[in-house]
Amino acid sequence: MRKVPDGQMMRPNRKTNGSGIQAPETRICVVMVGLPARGKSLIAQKVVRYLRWLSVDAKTFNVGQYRRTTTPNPSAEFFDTSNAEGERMRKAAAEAAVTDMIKWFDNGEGLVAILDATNSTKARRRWIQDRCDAANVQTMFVESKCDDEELVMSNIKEVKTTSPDYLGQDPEVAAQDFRKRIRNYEKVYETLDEDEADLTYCKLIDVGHQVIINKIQDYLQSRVVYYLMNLHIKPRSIWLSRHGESEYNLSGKIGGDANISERGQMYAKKLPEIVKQSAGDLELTVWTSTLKRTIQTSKYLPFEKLSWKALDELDSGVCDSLTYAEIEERYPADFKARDDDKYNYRYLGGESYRDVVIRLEPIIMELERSENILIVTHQAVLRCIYAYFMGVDQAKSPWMEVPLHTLIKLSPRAYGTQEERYSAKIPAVSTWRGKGSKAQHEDPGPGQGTVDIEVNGKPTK
Ligand SMILES: O=P(O)(O)OC[C@H]1O[C@@](CO)(OP(=O)(O)O)[C@@H](O)[C@@H]1O
Repeated sequence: MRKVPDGQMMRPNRKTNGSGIQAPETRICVVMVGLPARGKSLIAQKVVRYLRWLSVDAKTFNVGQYRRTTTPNPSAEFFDTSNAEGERMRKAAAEAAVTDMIKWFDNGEGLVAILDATNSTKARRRWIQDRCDAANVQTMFVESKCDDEELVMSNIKEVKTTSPDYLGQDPEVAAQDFRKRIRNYEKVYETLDEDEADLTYCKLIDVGHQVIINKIQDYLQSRVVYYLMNLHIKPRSIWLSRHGESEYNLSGKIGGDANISERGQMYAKKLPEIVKQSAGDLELTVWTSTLKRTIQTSKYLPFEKLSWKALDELDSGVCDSLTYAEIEERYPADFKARDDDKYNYRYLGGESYRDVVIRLEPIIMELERSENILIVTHQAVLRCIYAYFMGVDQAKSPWMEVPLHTLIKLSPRAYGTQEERYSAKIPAVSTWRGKGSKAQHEDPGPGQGTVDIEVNGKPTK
């Protein structure tokens, strides 16, 4: 512990290599395996987002992107293994991706790389394994094997409309070509099996149904496997709301366990109607914190409710129940330290945003496994959950504005998450405080009484 001028203690910043969940020298290449349209890119993207959220530097190397630099719009024939030129170009793309990935590791830029490609033959996997062994990088193969016709079809639909390979093409022609491409891969596809028993792998069958694991070696690998085991990639949404305005929010005090204000009550009463507007007749489950303001806010929702300690607001320790102005006056060095590095700053006797992320990890796992969840929680906790889904980086997430009396609907898709915001138009103080300022709230005045809806930041009316 280091003494600072006003006698306050600085809590050590745990800004080590990541969240401290892995020895820094471990480098892992997660090698995706599987036919096209099996959700590999979605899985790769989710693993990267999850690891970054836990402060493990991770990056995807997509072989398709390397291939596109020489062959931007190939036809299905390009992927026929009897096409020597196609084979040569595809191997060159894989070579370029692996070379860049090893450079990335050697420059100390990260711990986990995801090699996103079909890697559908044993020969190709052996070649990757040898390259990684030589560079002192561990490999973990992750196969998505999926014969669920419906899931494959919805992936084909997604790919033909979003893949740069089919940019500007007639969607039907694109879908036909893509199916042909899949058939070409099927001719040579070899699933991971006993012949490769020396490899570390995790085989996901019909994502979420069956998982086969082999030779998982260390903590970080088992974390990734645990995450993969909880994934399902069916389309669904998650709803998030802060509690209604509290008595503490009104007086500018942080923390505590205050009741909601009169306007907070109005929001609680209106919430069922807004949820209905957004979720229709879906039967939701409501998760709250253990604090009164979230429980009171969810009171009128006609659904099952669960209170989680892990959803309680960031613990502000000795600053609990003070206003930002009082904190600045009593603990000026701490006030400044928090502004300088809000993500890592830990309140004396309390928590940092980094601490909150760690305690939220089981919530994220449970969220990945579940469907139709509405979470009613607090400003800091909501920022952390939002950052996980939207991939917001740590310098920005603690400063995000999350208004009171607003329902947020997040719908994860293959390439990014769609966001809808429903503003209840019930006035509330703003609890957002900008860097360097001690003022917290201003009253935005009376609302219009109707619900305003925004999709991905744009008003719908
Ligand atoms: O990290 P900052 O921006 O201070 O935001 C967290 C603060 O938000 C508050 C409101 O100011 O949360 P809450 O939503 O529970 O009312 C405080 O209790 C909490 O300390």
